[in-house]
Amino acid sequence: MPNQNIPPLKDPSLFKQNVAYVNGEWVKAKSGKTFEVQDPSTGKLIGTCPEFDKADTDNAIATAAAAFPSFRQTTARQRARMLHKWYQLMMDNQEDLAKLITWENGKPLADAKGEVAYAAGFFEWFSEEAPRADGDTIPASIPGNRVFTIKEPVGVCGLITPWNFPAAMITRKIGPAIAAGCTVVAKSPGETPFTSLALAELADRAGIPKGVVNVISALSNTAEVGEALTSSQTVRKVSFTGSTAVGKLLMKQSADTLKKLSFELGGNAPFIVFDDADLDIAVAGALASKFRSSGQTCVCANRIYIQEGIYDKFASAFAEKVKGFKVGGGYDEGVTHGPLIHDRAITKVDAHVRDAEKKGGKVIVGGNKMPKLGSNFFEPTVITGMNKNMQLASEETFGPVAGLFPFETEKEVVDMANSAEVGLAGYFFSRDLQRCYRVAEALETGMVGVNTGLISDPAAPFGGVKLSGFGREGSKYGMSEYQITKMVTLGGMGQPLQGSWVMRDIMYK
Ligand SMILES: NC(=O)c1ccc[n+]([C@@H]2O[C@H](COP(=O)([O-])OP(=O)(O)OC[C@H]3O[C@@H](n4cnc5c(N)ncnc54)[C@H](O)[C@@H]3O)[C@@H](O)[C@H]2O)c1
Ligand SMILES: O=CCCC(=O)O
Repeated sequence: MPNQNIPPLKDPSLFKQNVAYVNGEWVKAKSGKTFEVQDPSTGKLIGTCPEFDKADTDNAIATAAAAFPSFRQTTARQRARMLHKWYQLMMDNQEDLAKLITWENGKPLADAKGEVAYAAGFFEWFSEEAPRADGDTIPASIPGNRVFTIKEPVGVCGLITPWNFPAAMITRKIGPAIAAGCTVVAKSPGETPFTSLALAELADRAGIPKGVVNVISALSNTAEVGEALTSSQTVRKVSFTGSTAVGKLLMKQSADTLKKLSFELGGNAPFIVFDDADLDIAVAGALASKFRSSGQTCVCANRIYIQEGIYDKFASAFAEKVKGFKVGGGYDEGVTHGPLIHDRAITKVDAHVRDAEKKGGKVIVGGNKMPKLGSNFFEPTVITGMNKNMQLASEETFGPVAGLFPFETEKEVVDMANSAEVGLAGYFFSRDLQRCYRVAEALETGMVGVNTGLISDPAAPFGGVKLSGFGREGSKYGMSEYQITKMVTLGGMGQPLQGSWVMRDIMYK
């Protein structure tokens, strides 16, 4: 069992227990109910959080609605400064925030620090985007008219995020929402609520006005809170990151109020290495893409396709590196990979490995649970001889299992890559420039990494196609998810209209 006593925070007031953040105040659930949060490394209790229900959620929505009219009137420059201050506070408290992430999510402290910088990067990026919310001036087709557009905030937003990036998934939504002038109710993940609460404390210190950012929590009542957010007429936008199954449910629930929606859903990323790839770069890319956060990211390589001419060399170089990983508690020195989030994740990963073995796959590294470390640990695993009948070929594993599928031709591998119902990220490695263009264009995914396994960047548009959802986060596109493009037509600027008022006469004068 790892030694998992959280090193003391420099600023203990960042650890908020049994409270949520509504209207600039720390509040409990009206029912007084709470839920427990456990450290995934040890199973030990971290603390408790309020179990919000529909009434609590409605109250948070009303708070966000009350704050909206004045917040939308702030200037873009004022909002930019608030976001920049929040960014700076995150970086000033990087160490403490990272300790909280490691405690509740399990990822190694160095990775958690990286996540804080990535997460804060969304505030920095959108602080810079806020003042650039330009509209257009459009030449009118109707004589005497002038047409222009203005960007307005969509209104109150409901944000729902998962546990795998306790800081970055929430800042990637709150950043553009605030930049656009929206107010938000963010439902933190039940497994990792404490990082979100620390961010709320920093929002307070950054001077974000009361009611603009509300962070609520629920575990058993998650579906009830989700329904309150999606069915509310007041909430005009819902942004969700999580599984495709829950995304579909939230979309149905949002139908009656016709909300603006963004869905960042599940992935099953193809990772392709062609014979002409640089082997070292491909191996490094596969390690980064497959094993980041112990395989628990939506953009992790899931199906690793290796062309036959390079298969054996790739498999042995890759396996050697994986053998060098050190699994353990996230605070322990030298640990490269932490636990999975819970026992359901372990069960799924184990099932995928056993299924692959049964169908002819050969486990060349790992392959087993690690009960000596704790019930949520699984060995980083490499399997060769994968084929399309195995579960791992069609389901997202969300764990540290790398299955290597052989292939012969470019066409064959592109077809296999595109056979998935989802289309979030795809990766490939090649030194042939024409192939790089061809395959990047052929892959049915929202994002493509060419000769790299790391594509996440606040400056880059993140999002999927097919059952991976729609909408883009980060980048210059991220803010439009929280804006309305309002068109204004100003008439009477030229000669008065002559003749009949029939549309075709007006249009073609
Ligand atoms: N595309 C992305 O950016 C992205 C990022 C991270 C994770 N994911 C996906 O998320 C999945 C893993 O996370 P998970 O298993 O925790 O997903 P999940 O869908 O079960 O949960 C995600 C979040 O939704 C909440 N939730 C669950 N049911 C809900 C409901 N009925 N109403 C409202 N909220 C509800 C959970 O509390 C959690 O906060 C994977 O499929 C992964 O690919 C996608
Ligand atoms: O897990 C999904 C998000 C991963 C990322 O932003 O890199």
